[in-house]
Amino acid sequence: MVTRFSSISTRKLPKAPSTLTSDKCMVVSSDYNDFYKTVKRHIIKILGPNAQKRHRGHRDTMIANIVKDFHAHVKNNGIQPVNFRNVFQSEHFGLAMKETVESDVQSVYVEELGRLSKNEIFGILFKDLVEAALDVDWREFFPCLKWIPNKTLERKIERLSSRRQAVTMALIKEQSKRFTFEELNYLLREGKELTEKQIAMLLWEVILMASDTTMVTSEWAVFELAKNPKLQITEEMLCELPYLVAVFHETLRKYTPILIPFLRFAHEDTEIGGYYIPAGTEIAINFYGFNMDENQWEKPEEWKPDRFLDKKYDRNDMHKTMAFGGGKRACTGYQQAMLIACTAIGRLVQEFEWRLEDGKMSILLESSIRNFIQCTQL
Ligand code: HEM
Repeated sequence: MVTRFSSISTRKLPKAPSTLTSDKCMVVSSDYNDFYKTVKRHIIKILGPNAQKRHRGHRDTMIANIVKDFHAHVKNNGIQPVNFRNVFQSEHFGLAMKETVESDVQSVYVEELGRLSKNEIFGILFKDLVEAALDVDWREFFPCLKWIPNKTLERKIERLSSRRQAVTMALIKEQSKRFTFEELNYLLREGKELTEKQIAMLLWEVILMASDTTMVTSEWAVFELAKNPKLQITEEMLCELPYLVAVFHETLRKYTPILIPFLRFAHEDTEIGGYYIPAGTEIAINFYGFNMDENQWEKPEEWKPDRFLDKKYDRNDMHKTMAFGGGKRACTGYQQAMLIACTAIGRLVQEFEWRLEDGKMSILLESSIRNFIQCTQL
């Protein structure tokens, strides 16, 4: 993924980009040159099917810990609403660390910053950067004024970026001394064509993507299930994997965890959906708009997993949400996200009954959902 912070991007920004929202934008390619092929090969090594097999134990531990925490919550607080994020966040971040630097690191010494706790590492590698990515840069509303510097924002991003780099490098340094970790050693050995900074960026990207997306999806799925108890999966349905998978895809359709539109770059003059796109244009893909479009989906505002089970849809329609992007640069963590979210949702509805607090049936802001989901032990 190319983000504001990505130093591995080779994308050239056009002088005057215009922004277009279209479901057909995927035909305009994202950059996929030799450099990206190399990077993708390494990412697949870290996240692909073989790596997923190796990390099975880590995922099982994570789900077991999450379920244990919910049981403790019910025991100690009865039907008081549960804060999903408190339970999920640290576990997801721990898994991301295990996948990239082998262990759920509790602290690290960084020359520039001193010894940092796990919480501080999380802040620097994830929280601060996500918040900054959502900062509004006024120049984005006036592309023709993009040449005017926005020093405050640029300085902030540079500072966050160098903290991120220092922490990732320190983690690599500390962990590579101690372990014969397959993924990290593989990268240091085989990734000779990459600089140290690029390896750090690659590992950070995995940490960033693994820390939040799947958690947000599971959280929204349980929210919808709590809102519609009739749709809650019963034990008999657990073996009906298609339903669980449909819950996953329907949640992604309605609540994509990726809030920043992805960019594509037109290398040649082209035409998409009746629009002329000159070479050099950068195009933002707005999945949310597409997934809430009545021409694409029947009653798009309704959360209806059944829409993916209906005979009129075929299996591939699930990918119509474009939640994981598409093409050569599509999400490499797709398999992991699906394994974790489906297992977590399955276990959570098998062991608990979920309800929303009385009178709190409609929500607008994501930040409020975790304050009124109640669970009771089955
Ligand atoms: C529900 C969960 C997730 C969603 C919705 C999601 C979505 C996406 C999207 C939309 C992209 C950009 C694709 C494009 O540009 O066409 C992407 C890229 C990526 N994702 Fe995910 N993702 C999820 C989970 C994960 C997880 C758990 C990981 C890692 C463990 C991960 C790792 C990556 C990586 C490394 C890329 C960059 C791929 C590249 O540039 O070639 N993702 N993801």
